[in-house]
Formats: sequence, C-alpha cells, structure tokens
Amino acid sequence: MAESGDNRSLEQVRADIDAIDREIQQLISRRARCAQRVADIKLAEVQAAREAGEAETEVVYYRPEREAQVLKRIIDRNEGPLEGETVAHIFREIMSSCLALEKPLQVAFLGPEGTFTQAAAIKHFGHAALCVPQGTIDSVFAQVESGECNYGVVPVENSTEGMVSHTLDNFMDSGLKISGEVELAIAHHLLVASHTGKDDITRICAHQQALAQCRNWLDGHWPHVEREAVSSNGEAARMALEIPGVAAIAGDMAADLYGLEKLAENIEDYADNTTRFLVIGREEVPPSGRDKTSIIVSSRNKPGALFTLLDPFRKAGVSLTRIDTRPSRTEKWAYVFFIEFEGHLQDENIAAIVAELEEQSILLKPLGSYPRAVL
Ligand SMILES: C=C(O[C@@H]1C=C(C(=O)O)C=C[C@H]1O)C(=O)O
Repeated sequence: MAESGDNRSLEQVRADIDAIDREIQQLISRRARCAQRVADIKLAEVQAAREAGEAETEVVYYRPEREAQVLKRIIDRNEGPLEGETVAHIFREIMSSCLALEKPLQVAFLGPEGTFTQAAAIKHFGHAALCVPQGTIDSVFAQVESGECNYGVVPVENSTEGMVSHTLDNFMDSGLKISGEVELAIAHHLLVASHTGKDDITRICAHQQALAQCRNWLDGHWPHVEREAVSSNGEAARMALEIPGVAAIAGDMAADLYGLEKLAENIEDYADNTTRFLVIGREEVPPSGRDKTSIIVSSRNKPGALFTLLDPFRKAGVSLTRIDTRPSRTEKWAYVFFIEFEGHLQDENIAAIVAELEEQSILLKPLGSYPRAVL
C-alpha cells in the first residue's frame, strides 16, 4: 500500500490506486446488494402485515434515522487525511444510490431549479433522488400530502428563497410530519454569461434577501448599477443568461445549471451565512439517538402564558433550539408558538413535558421528531 514518504514511482502509486479502486467498487457493489436485501425484507414484512389484516399499506424503504446514524458513525470514526464531513458526503451519495435501486425518492422542493432549496434537497437525499421544483411552499406541502412526492423540502430560517412564517402557517393546517432538517452554508457569487463583460453590466438581479445579504459588497463595488429584486436567485441566473447586461447574484447550483461565470465569489457581507430547511413527509421517524422535536402550542394571551409553556422545559433541563410566535388565525388575541427542542417524542422526559403542556394549552400539535442535521 502506498504511504507518504515511501520511494515508489508514479506508476507504482497509480497501480496501487487502481487496485484500491477495484476493491472499493467491489465493496460498494456488495453494499448495494445488502441494501437490496434489506428492501426485500421490508417488502416481505409489509406483505405479511397485509395478509394478517393489519392496516399498513406502504413499504417505507427510506429510513432517515438509520441514515443519520450511518453518517454520524462515519464522521466519528474517521481518521483522515480526508475530513469526516467529506467522507460522509461520499457515503451520502452511496446510500442515495443504494436506496434508488428500489425506486428513486421523489422530493418536492421550493423551486425553480438552481435555488438553495434544491441544493438543500440534494445535500439531504443525495443526487439519486428525483427533485421536483414547485412554485410555492403550499404546493410543496400539497405534493407530499397527495402522495405525488415522498418528501418535501422547505426553507424555515434565514432563507434567501422563502418566508419562515409561510412555512409555519402551512404546518398549522397540515397533517404532515417533519422528518429531517438541513443546514446549508449560503455562498453568493456575482454571475454573468460568458458573453457579458464587466463593463457590459447595467443591472444586477437577485432575490431581495440575497441583495440584502450582499448590500455592503454591492455598495463598495457596484454603487451606480441598478439592483433589481426578482422572484428567486434561480430566476436571476436565468435572466443573466438570456438578457444582455444582466448580472445575477446566486449560488453554485445556479452557476452550474445556467453555465454562468463567476465575476466575484463569496460576496455575502457575513461569512457563516447559514439557511435551515425542513424535510416534510407522511411518516413519523423513530429515534436516532440525536433528535429534535418540533411542536405547535397555542395559549391565551394572559399574563405568564409563555412562562407557563416554557417552564416544563426548564424543569426537565431540556434545551430549546428555537421559538417563534404567530398570531392565531382562529381566535383574536390568541397566539401560536412554534417550539423546537432537543429530544424525541418517544423519550420519557419529552413525553412527560408534552403531556404537561397539553394540560396548559388550548391546542398542542406535535409536528414530529427527527434526526438532527449530521452534514
Ligand atoms: C438499507 C436500508 O434502507 C435504506 C438505505 C440505507 C443505506 O443504504 O444504508 C439506509 C437506510 C434506508 O434509507 C436500511 O434500512 O438499513
């Protein structure tokens, strides 16, 4: 085996690499056959349940909690020289391809193509999933509710593509469950078509949030060029390709999709610009061991209402990861809280908190427990 510091020739090291690749390929094929065997077992179990008159009808091949465990283990045992996350991304793609041997997952996302939501969908499900663009957050929910798509991906926090509140409103009326979360580092670039030079630019287009996130950079570099907010960064990229003089601000996905050139990279004013997305599905997800739970709770606007809702978490020492308020649409002066915390609804301490909250509130709706983002 080639090690750094040995005195093998280039040809010898390449021969080593070829032999290793052969082994890796054989192992991947073996892994894929195991995944097929798992799928056969799942199918047989569902068929047996059907014959026994049990209600289950759908075979669920995709197991988010299992995938999260596999990826976490890969990161934990990684010894370098590659980064744990880099290796996990490779395994993300292997799992995605193994699962697609049964049937590629259909994943609805807030489109159009080339948006960060699509990048989030691919990051979570891998490239073997079939990502289907939707025009609105409502239609992402509808596609999953009707069964057209297996899962959906919607932005929920600090997004350049959609409104948090709109996603939360959808959860109030929907029976769908959250089955995962995706965190994505957002890097914006100034993009132009190959036939557009720096001096040809008369207009810079992007989603309004992308324009906002790059405001200082634009003020410094392009103070006199018109800025135009359009419906998405993907749309801005399409315009940059088709309309002379237009430059777009968008991410890598859009640059690749429309074959645009990067005039400037990473132009966002703040590094660490992360957007969070939620994965929605029809099934509840069993515990992975590192989970989060999201609930909607509603209480009357009386003194101490929020304190009463949050106190059970404090007493149990459970960390809240997010809390949002929305006005209730059904009752004047009632509020709806969207609360996220660490733990799974099947954990005893979490079940006890939820039972206590149920007594204190007008309405309590669990939106699901799901593995914390690994990648
Ligand atoms: C193989 C399984 O099914 C699917 C494929 C997985 C994989 O390739 O590792 C993991 C979880 C499931 O999404 C399983 O449940 O173990």
